Amino acid sequence: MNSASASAESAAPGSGPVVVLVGPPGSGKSTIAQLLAGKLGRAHRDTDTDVETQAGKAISDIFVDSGEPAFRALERAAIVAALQDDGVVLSLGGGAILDPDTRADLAGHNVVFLNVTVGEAAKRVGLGVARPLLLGNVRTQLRNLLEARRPYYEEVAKLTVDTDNRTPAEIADQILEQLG
Ligand SMILES: Nc1ncnc2c1ncn2[C@@H]1O[C@H](COP(=O)(O)OP(=O)(O)O)[C@@H](O)[C@H]1O
Ligand SMILES: O=C(O)C1=C[C@@H](OP(=O)(O)O)[C@@H](O)[C@H](O)C1
Ligand SMILES: [Mg+2]
Repeated sequence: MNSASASAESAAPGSGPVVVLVGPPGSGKSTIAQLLAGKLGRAHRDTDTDVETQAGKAISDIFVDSGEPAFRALERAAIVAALQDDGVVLSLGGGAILDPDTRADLAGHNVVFLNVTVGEAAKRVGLGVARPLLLGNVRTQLRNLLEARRPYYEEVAKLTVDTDNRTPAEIADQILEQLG
């Protein structure tokens, strides 16, 4: 079985993550990846966490101290490493798909796009500083991000799942059902 036909429940050696979650901030990538990993008895890996570990500081501090390009370079390195980690359930950061090399690397993986409306994502992320790109008017920033990125999420995804008005458990079950 090659990586393109690997199911969410099996992990052939060398096939990388069993599932990769993409989508805008607040779509639930980190939450649902953790839940899916539990259901599948697999490890959860999140590239934002890997970046924070590597840098020794929070993402918001990386943005303030070094700027977005420095964050994107760390993020890209974290993605290259994580895509070689067999059998994990992987959640990416919302902007990961902006990099054309990452989009190319995602080809053949079980990529799921968690879709969310602007209003619902704004409610979920709140007004905290943890997501520096959303500072200011959260709804406007989210609308702009979604408009610019939607084609990329759709390009890399094998499966799109709507998340509004649904619990993380319902979303995880749909992913398992549809990815087999
Ligand atoms: N389906 C859902 N319904 C309601 N709240 C959710 C849902 N999925 C995630 N959340 C909540 O939204 C917030 C953002 O979730 P998170 O997993 O960090 O999203 P992402 O990684 O896509 O930015 C968290 O507080 C989480 O508990
Ligand atoms: O959308 C983005 O560009 C970002 C999303 C964040 O991850 P989440 O999507 O998990 O919030 C994090 O990677 C960083 O703040 C940048
Ligand atoms: Mg996340």
